[in-house]
Amino acid sequence: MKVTKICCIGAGYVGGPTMSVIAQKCPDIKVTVVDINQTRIDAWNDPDLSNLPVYEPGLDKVVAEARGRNLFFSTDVIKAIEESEMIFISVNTPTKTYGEGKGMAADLKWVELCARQIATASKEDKIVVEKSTLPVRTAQAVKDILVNTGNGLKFQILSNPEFLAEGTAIEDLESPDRVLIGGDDTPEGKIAIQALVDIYARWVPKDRILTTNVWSSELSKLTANAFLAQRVSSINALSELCEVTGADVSEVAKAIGTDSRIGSKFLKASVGFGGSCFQKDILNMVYICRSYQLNEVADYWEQVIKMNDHQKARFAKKIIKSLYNTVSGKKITFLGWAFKKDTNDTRESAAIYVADHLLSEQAKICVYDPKVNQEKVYADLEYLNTRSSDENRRHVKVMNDPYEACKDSHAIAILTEWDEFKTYDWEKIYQNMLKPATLFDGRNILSKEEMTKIGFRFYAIGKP
Ligand SMILES: NC(=O)C1=CN([C@@H]2O[C@H](COP(=O)(O)OP(=O)(O)OC[C@H]3O[C@@H](n4cnc5c(N)ncnc54)[C@H](O)[C@@H]3O)[C@@H](O)[C@H]2O)C=CC1
Ligand SMILES: O=C(O)[C@H]1O[C@H](OP(=O)(O)OP(=O)(O)OC[C@H]2O[C@@H](n3ccc(=O)[nH]c3=O)[C@H](O)[C@@H]2O)[C@H](O)[C@@H](O)[C@@H]1O
Repeated sequence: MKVTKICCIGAGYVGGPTMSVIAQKCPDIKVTVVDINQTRIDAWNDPDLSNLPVYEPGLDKVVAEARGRNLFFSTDVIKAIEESEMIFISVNTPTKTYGEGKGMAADLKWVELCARQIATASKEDKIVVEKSTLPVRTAQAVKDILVNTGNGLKFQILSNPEFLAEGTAIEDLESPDRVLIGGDDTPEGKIAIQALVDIYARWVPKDRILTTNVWSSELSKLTANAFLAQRVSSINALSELCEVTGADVSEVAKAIGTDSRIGSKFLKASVGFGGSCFQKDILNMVYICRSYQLNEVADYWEQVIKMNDHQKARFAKKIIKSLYNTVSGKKITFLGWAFKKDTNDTRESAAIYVADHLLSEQAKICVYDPKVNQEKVYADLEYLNTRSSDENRRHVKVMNDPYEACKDSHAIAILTEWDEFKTYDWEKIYQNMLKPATLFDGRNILSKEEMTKIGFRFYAIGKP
């Protein structure tokens, strides 16, 4: 079966870049990305590519090549479903904030809505592809809705989780370690799997396209994120031990990472992992384990999250302790607000939690991030609901110039590892700060030797 028209519901951090790359690689396939958020769609259609709603290195070039040719962004969900043979669901699946499973389970209301929209709008058989990260066995629910509310049509459900990391999305999509496709082991299921394999095979080597049953595919996505996050929590746990023993966490990471069985990636100690997925997916896995009464398994994975919360709190406490046990009224500058470099995404960023902790101690915070705007910073703090919006706005300032942001501050904290921070004139920054001037490097990107030579009091994660 050759697919010529596909659509994707959800034009976010996954739907946008993923479909842009598919459209770029398959000029003969019409790709329509739809979303209910008009502002987001307008931004995807903005002639000025610096206004795309997602910042990803290289994304502008891909969009420039395919948009208007075979890549379209629209809010007409029904029309896109109607005319496509294959429909990707790439909507948000955040942690539930209400009811049963609050704070743990994935909220599937947007996925369910998609399934209902597909059922209503379809006039022919369709292949439905789960691109969103979903709890294992969600495909069953999607199928149930489609079969029971559809017009007697046949739907094949595939699971095709996305493994891209933000900041490197285009690289990851162009050259993935693997593409995973789960489907039914029936003749119709095999045809659907093959149709999707054929799309990826245009640019991904065949041996990197793995096919499995639907449940293995759904569970592998949660597992991959759990393993990655576990490595970060493991090295962060060791960073605290390094600080009290005189060991250096970067040296330890290198020493263990050169063992090919351990590997060198994802061993960077930090102020804590953030992002929209690690925490949400592990919590979801913990919830699933508990629902099967696998309490020991649930506890084991939950510890990854507890360690991460501890690491963020530990960093905030270190700042307070070093500033003579009080930050009340003191200006502390945050360099970086995004959850990692090369993205404008701030979801679950460690910076939000460190700021919240310091604000509760009456600090004044000044933020500079190359890609995050003022309203996003305020929205992130408001979402926590710790204090009024007015109070957040009074005590937090967001600046567009890093040197201005650092001026007259008692301390600087690096929360994101943006490359530009490494090339700043640190001598100049030091001169304009209150003394003693303290620098808290939450990403281990600066040299202690150089910074202390300038005059800074310097603290890094997991360093003696
Ligand atoms: N952000 C990431 O790096 C990765 C995310 N994922 C998963 O991909 C999924 C999507 O994540 P993001 O793209 O980050 O989320 P996002 O929040 O950036 O985008 C989701 C979009 O779906 C739209 N939407 C929701 N319901 C809709 C409906 N019924 N019809 C039309 N549009 C609708 C929203 O308006 C939003 O723009 C999640 O399940 C996530 O876990 C997977 C791999 C990587
Ligand atoms: O499902 C998802 O959403 C995605 O989640 C992660 O991608 P992402 O969250 O975009 O970014 P990562 O590079 O994994 O970083 C996550 C967090 O861990 C932190 N981290 C990462 C690596 C490390 O060594 N140390 C460390 O503190 C980062 O700074 C960041 O805050 C996974 O890497 C992707 O494979 C997956 O598709």
